[in-house]
Amino acid sequence: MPEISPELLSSVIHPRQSDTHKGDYGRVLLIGGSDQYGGAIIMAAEAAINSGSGLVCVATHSINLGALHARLPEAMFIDWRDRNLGAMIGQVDVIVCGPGLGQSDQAIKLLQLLKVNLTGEQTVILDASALDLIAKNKELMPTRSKLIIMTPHQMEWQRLSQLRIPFQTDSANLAALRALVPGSKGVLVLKSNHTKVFDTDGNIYTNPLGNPGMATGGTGDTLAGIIGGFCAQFGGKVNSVLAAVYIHSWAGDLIGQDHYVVRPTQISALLPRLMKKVAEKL
Ligand SMILES: NC(=O)C1=CN([C@@H]2O[C@H](COP(=O)(O)OP(=O)(O)OC[C@H]3O[C@@H](n4cnc5c(N)ncnc54)[C@H](OP(=O)(O)O)[C@@H]3O)[C@@H](O)[C@H]2O)[C@@H](O)CC1
Ligand SMILES: Nc1ncnc2c1ncn2[C@@H]1O[C@H](COP(=O)(O)OP(=O)(O)O)[C@@H](O)[C@H]1O
Ligand SMILES: [Mg+2]
Repeated sequence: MPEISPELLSSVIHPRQSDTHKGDYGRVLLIGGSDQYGGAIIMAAEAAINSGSGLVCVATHSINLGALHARLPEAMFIDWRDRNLGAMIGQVDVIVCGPGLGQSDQAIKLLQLLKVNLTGEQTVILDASALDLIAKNKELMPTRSKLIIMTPHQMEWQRLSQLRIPFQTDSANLAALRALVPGSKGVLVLKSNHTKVFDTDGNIYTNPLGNPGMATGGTGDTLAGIIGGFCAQFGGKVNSVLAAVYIHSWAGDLIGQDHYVVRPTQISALLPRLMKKVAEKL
């Protein structure tokens, strides 16, 4: 089974051309952040910005507006009850849905809104509460998208796939992934201390990096944001996902060399420098 490699990362991240503007690096909409879990969507948005998305907008509970803009003036905001959200979903390149979304009636409405407004040309990343809601009602799974990426931890995957953690074998995971996204191209990022990535073509990759300092709330939210940023900028494809998984753990390992705990926001802070090193082959 292939390991994700530094060569793969170099094949995805390349130097930026002078004759470009923010529109060339993709628009990401992040949906999540209830009144209880605003930090999750703010961390995901920070990761999307620091991993290079040209434009980032956050659809969240209005209570999170002040914190979002204090932390990330680069991010745009839309109240997740705003009637213009449906139109906005249709206009972006990548949607990250789930970090801190919670499981309220409003969260269910947002998944329904997402499903009906997708164009078929977009990449959708489903994480956390979005996956838990789909586990309870499979009708909420988006069906019109270029690529559907799911990023569960093992318990979220147990709820979604009905595979208990000891029975999450490669073949069972592939079958469950294909069953969840019939007719669509899908990627499963099954997160653990040894994260594996599966795609509906039957490929399986392992992530050789990562450390237990990364076992901090928000590390997965940050990964969802990086996947969003990479898909927006480098294209909605499996290699963009693999590169995001790799750089997230590489950053975590660099921080972990001299920090007992790896804060997710430190991972985000390191990304622009690591991407520069890779792009310039430094
Ligand atoms: N700052 C914020 O706003 C943050 C908000 N967040 C938001 O909180 C919401 C709930 O998400 P969640 O992940 O915290 O809870 P849940 O889905 O119940 O999972 C925990 C259960 O699963 C089990 N478990 C087994 N294997 C596991 C594994 N490999 N990795 C992890 N867990 C594993 C685990 O087992 P135990 O710890 O009991 O041994 C436990 O029983 C969601 O919207 C999320 O985005 C977070 O992002 C954090 C930062
Ligand atoms: N012991 C560990 N070794 C390596 N990576 C870890 C370890 N514990 C957690 N991680 C990584 O941290 C992230 C945790 O994701 P998740 O549970 O969704 O966090 P959260 O929802 O709190 O943001 C995953 O990317 C996982 O691979
Ligand atoms: Mg999570």
